[in-house]
Amino acid sequence: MDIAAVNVLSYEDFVDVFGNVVEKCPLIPAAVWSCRPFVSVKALEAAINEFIDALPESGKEGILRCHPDLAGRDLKSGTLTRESLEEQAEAGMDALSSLEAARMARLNEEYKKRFGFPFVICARMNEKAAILQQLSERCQNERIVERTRGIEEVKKICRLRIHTLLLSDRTFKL
Ligand SMILES: NC(=O)N[C@H]1NC(=O)NC1=O
Repeated sequence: MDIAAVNVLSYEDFVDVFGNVVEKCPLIPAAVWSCRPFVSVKALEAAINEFIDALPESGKEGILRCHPDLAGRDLKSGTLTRESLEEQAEAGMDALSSLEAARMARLNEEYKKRFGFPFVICARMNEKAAILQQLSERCQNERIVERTRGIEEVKKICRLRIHTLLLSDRTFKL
């Protein structure tokens, strides 16, 4: 699917296709649909990023809170979204040793306790060891630094999801 095809989607189809480019936040593509026509895929990404940037800090934290923990409860219970499952598997989050899993769980809890939102990182751009290291380091940051950093990661995840969708067969069926 190219940008010309994206531009002619009804809002129902647009939300159907792009509804989870920001994890569990279909409101974002639903809002951004009204910015059509997009001159390019980059322009679609920019519209999403601008919408996110315009949110109050509570809204940005809300976006972070819609993200499942890495190697967390949803992975164990099989309730991750398709996108998140693929990303977590790609980073090896479904194949942690018991030691790594215990460390990840402890650090995830420490992070959430300190900031009130979960640790978010673009799993497809990081390997297991880098994720654990960043989680440990980022626990030491100030809250405002982490809110900004988490949102930067959300935008990276979003960009990769859009690119995956536009290359996949799924979107051709519409
Ligand atoms: N917590 C967190 O970073 N979650 C995610 N990261 C990612 O790439 N996919 C996710 O679901």
